Amino acid sequence: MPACDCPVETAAQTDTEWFIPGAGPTGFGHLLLTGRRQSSMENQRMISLKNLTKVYGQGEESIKVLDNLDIDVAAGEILAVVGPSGAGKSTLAQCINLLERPTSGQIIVNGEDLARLPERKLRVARRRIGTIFQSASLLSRRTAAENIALPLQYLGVTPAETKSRVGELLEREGLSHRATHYPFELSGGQLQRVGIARALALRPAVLLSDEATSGLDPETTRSVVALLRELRDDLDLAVVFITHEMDTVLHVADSAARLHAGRIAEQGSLLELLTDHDSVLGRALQPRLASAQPADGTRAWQVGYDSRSVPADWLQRVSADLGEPVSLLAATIQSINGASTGNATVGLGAPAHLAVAAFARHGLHATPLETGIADLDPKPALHAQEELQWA
Ligand SMILES: Nc1ncnc2c1ncn2[C@@H]1O[C@H](COP(=O)(O)OP(=O)(O)OP(=O)(O)O)[C@@H](O)[C@H]1O
Repeated sequence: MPACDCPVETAAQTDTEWFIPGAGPTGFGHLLLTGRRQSSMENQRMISLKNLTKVYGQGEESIKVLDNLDIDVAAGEILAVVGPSGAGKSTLAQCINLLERPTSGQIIVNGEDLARLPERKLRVARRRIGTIFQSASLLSRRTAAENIALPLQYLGVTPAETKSRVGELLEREGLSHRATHYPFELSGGQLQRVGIARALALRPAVLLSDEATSGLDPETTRSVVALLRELRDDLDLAVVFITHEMDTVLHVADSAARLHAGRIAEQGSLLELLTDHDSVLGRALQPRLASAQPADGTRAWQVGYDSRSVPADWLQRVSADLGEPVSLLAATIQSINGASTGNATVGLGAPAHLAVAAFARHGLHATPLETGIADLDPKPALHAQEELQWA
């Protein structure tokens, strides 16, 4: 691979591997999105939302917040839901666990249509759904262990069984040494881990995470993300991960959906989104690169590549085609199920129309990064973030 001589880990067949020179804001420099993605997508549908609509208020005052959503999440899959503020992300989470009743549509969790269940059965079904929030929402006068025990105590589980389950969860989350500490004595990451342990106390099949990593520092975000992925694999959880942090989506999710004004604007696996040049979400998911400056007399281009259609030595080929050097200014590469995809910033001096033609001959999608020639591409990649207007 010509982009960089830094080491790239070898991934298993089904692994997703990211190599990112120049770590992003959350500090992930090199990341391995581990496998089972192919197989998990084939897994049992754990959450199935059909024509989900939620309207708040009535008459002229009414506001349609979710508009006919269809979403599926398999067991062992983490679906990230992203979108601007007010898009309806939290309402979606509240509808999935029936804290909010949908106006119409179905919420099928583990084969049961929650919206149709009588109250008593709904209470039982809700136990299969754990929820974690931005602030872990722990009770301040209870210790970590007592907070985790709460759902078990509400259910009337015996003290011996509660103690055993809480001990198991504390150990799994590496919190045994903090069992008797109160929330004010815990770090942000530890608080979030206690929140996750409490959400798992009743052995749910589904985990809803509403901005659970927002506000955490990069190191803590990384550990919470690693924990969620571990839980997904060990417990075969279906996870809906609501966030506005694109960096985190890249590291935690198997698939992503973009919500806009209550509708799904696009959704797909990370591979599909990252290799779709027309995908707003795919472009926003590309790691932000700290690019070197192009040399005098040359201009910078952003190039998207995909090994299924682009030769590995594309850089040399484009250079030979143009009869001039093409310098590499920044690059990422990710290998997903044996296919390498990524993007690079390169510098070259050829006129724009010749460069576009040369890139296209080698199967590359290229966009000039300078102003004044944007007419070559109606959607320059640099604008993806603004286009999404993340909160
Ligand atoms: N209980 C409610 N009654 C009336 N309107 C509501 C209610 N809850 C939310 N809304 C409205 O629904 C819309 C979507 O809100 P929601 O909190 O789901 O968005 P969000 O995408 O999670 O936003 P953010 O990222 O800012 O948290 C907003 O316009 C909000 O004002």
